[in-house]
Amino acid sequence: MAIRWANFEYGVVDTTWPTHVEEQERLLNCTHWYRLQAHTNIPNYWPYLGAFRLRGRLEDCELHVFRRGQDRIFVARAVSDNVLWLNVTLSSHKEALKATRTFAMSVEVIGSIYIPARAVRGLALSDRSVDWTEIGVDRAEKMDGTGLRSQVAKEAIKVMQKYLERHEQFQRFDQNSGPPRSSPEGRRAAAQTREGKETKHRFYFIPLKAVVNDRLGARFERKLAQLRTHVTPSLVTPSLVFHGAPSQEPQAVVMTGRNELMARTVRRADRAWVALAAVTAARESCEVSQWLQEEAVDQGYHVLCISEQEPIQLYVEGLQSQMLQLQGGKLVERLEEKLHIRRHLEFLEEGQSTVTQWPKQSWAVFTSEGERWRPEELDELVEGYRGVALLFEGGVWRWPPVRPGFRRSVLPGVVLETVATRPALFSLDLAPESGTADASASRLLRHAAATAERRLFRSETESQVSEERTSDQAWLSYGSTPELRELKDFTARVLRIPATYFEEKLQVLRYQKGQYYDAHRDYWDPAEFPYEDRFLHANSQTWLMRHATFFWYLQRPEKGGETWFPRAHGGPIPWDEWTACDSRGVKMGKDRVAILFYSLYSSGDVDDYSWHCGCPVENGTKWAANSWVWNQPFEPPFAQRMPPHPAELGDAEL
Ligand SMILES: O=C(O)CCC(=O)C(=O)O
Ligand SMILES: [Fe+2]
Repeated sequence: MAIRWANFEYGVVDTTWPTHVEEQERLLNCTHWYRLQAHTNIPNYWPYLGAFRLRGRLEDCELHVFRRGQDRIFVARAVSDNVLWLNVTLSSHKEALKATRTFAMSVEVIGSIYIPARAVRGLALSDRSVDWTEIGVDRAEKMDGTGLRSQVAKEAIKVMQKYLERHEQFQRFDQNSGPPRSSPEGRRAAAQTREGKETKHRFYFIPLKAVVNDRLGARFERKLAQLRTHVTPSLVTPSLVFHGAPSQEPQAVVMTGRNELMARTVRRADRAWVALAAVTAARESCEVSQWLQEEAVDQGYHVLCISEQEPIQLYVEGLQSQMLQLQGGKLVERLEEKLHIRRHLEFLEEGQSTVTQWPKQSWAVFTSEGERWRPEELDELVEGYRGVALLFEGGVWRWPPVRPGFRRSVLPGVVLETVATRPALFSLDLAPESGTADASASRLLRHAAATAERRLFRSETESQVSEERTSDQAWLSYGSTPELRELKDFTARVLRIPATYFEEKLQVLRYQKGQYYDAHRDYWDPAEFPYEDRFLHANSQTWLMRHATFFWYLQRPEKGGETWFPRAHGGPIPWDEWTACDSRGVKMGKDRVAILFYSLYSSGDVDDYSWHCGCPVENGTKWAANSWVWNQPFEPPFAQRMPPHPAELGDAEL
């Protein structure tokens, strides 16, 4: 959907509600009369601008801004058929988003961005080298409509480049004076500063996607990519924001849509600053299809669509057929009620009727970009989010397998391809044409094999040499070399699980002719090991288990040595045929450099379909390595137990 920027004027008339009755009536009788109400009772307000596209036509209504007490009510006239500029002065980002939502009930907001205008002004004032008024209105007016758009574009690009080059400066500025502490951003920023972590910016700017020529286009693509590493990527869309100029009027405003570039004139600058935002065609609703499951192959996995159209949609178990609308009340409570999220996992002891119960860490919601939200933060964060979110009852990210053959690009040049949905089994595809991912993976893997070779010893299972597993192995601490650190970081990024969840060592395996590893699972089945301590995290006192295995093939043998998943696609356990490596299920390790499979479902329960075996090597030597990832971090912050349910509290008191 391309946005049409029609001619428009921009301006905010800072007036009061008209006193003439006729005037009021005229406004109220406008065929489309939209109202945005915002509260600005926090003195340290945080001004935002928003851009909206309207669904209907706004006719005959003037642009008005008026005030009543502490509230500011904005009535805006569409400046074209379908574009409306709205200048909103609000107390916080959250307020701005809330207001947008209210507004969105009557108009279709196809995208909006919020620029902390105070920061923009600060930048402009503190950074003289950026000439904010580089494009003067005279030139712009002359150029506009006279076929000289590319000239304007070039000018705009110059300004943008300078602006983006000073992105770092912008960040520093933001960190010093940042959002008000009273705002969610402010609190978060303050907390992060306390932890000594980099501030994550919730606001963002969108660089010009140059369309003048390919060279400049590519340059802006790079800037865009850079920008995405600084802010939550979903917030950056390849459109444009521009152009701010303090206390200068009139000014030129240059905008691009996806493939067009235009110059416009701003007639009246608002107050001391102006920052304008352009919107691109935005998602009209969520793109859920790549997150849904075709069959109920996972447990404790749910998909949320948070869109402008209330209410939030919940796809229970990630199934299209189980879509519910969440209406009213606190989202946390609505989710817990609809999903009956368990606070314990239960297992039957082998050969007994005794059930063991394990307290579970809290569930969590993740944005489709992998940002983790705890239930306590949910209601607040949802306000500022549009798009798909995933709820994992076990509190850890798990790539939904969708269907066999499904390919998902998880990092540039890195694709996870679904091999089976039961168990969730993927192969890693590094695009050779991307060069870097492929080359660096081979370099890292060669390093791992060479380092391991000097430290090999006979593999053990449960700390004992056994005939179940006849390979040699070495444990390599990820911290011991830069390459291993890099390998761990890469794996963490692919899995979207923090590096603190990784077993601290990489296990490198060498299988020579005849060596194998019987079919097994990478988790410890509580039914087999019914002693408690090892399944409880020492700090969080909740269920601790291996969550995923990322298995690297460092060197393939000439024959044999595949990894066999006998139960893939739902088959039975191959009792007493632990190394059969026959046509049941699937065999991996023949081509790709790595595989990923999950030992736990999204609920935290163990997945008994994840049985696998290192097939006997028939010829040559096989080198491989396990990156094991747990369901909880080994370093703080540790996972949390959910706040007790009122019913549980009741029981405890009895
Ligand atoms: O060698 C293989 O292919 C599988 C090894 C394995 O499953 C393990 O080390 O846990
Ligand atoms: Fe294994």
